[in-house]
Amino acid sequence: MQELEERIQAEGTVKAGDVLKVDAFLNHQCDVRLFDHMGAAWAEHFAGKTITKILTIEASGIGIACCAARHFGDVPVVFAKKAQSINLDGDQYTTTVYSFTKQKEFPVIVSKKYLNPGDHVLLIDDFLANGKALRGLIELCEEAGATVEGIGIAVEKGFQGGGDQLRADGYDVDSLAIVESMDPETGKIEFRH
Ligand SMILES: O=P(O)(O)OC[C@H]1O[C@H](OP(=O)(O)OP(=O)(O)O)[C@H](O)[C@@H]1O
Ligand SMILES: O=c1[nH]c(=O)c2nc[nH]c2[nH]1
Repeated sequence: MQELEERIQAEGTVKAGDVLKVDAFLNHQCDVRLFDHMGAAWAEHFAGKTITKILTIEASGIGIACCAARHFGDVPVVFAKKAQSINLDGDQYTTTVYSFTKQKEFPVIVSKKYLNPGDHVLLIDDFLANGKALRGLIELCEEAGATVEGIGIAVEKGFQGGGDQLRADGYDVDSLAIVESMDPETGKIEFRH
């Protein structure tokens, strides 16, 4: 998606440790017009599929998933929580995921009320790196007996391999920008096309 690539080139910075910082528009300050355009792009890509629910993971996926839902007939958006809470009751699907930016394991929890065997799920997230977050969400869908229809990602770091492993496993992964390489010394960012 050209608009997203241009924003990454203009406003993104490359940090050591394979970190791309795009918090000016994607995952701290949020550009909702861009999010709306991203939702439209995923709706075009997944047009032939029946989607009954969007599933994401807190925190950064939530805003993007909500904007995307407007392009999928206002389907419900469920976000997996990364901490137990007195606000979480009843039976839950749970697993654990290693967080790339926080560098520790988190529980990943969805109430059984909000993920069902009949659901046809689109997974949405801001970043795809090693694929840990998505593998966790897929596991929750498998536990629930829900069908994963596809995966919509804003920024995939292709060189980390998580996306290609998911594609090899048969998942339809639509990443709107795939970073092929990035250099913290020069700041150069190259995209896969
Ligand atoms: O493919 P992976 O290696 O799993 O990396 C991608 C995940 O990393 C980030 O989550 P993180 O927990 O770092 O932070 P967040 O709270 O900003 O969503 C991002 O939002 C994805 O969920
Ligand atoms: O802001 C972010 N930059 C990244 O490079 C990254 N990788 C996973 N999650 C990420 N979030």
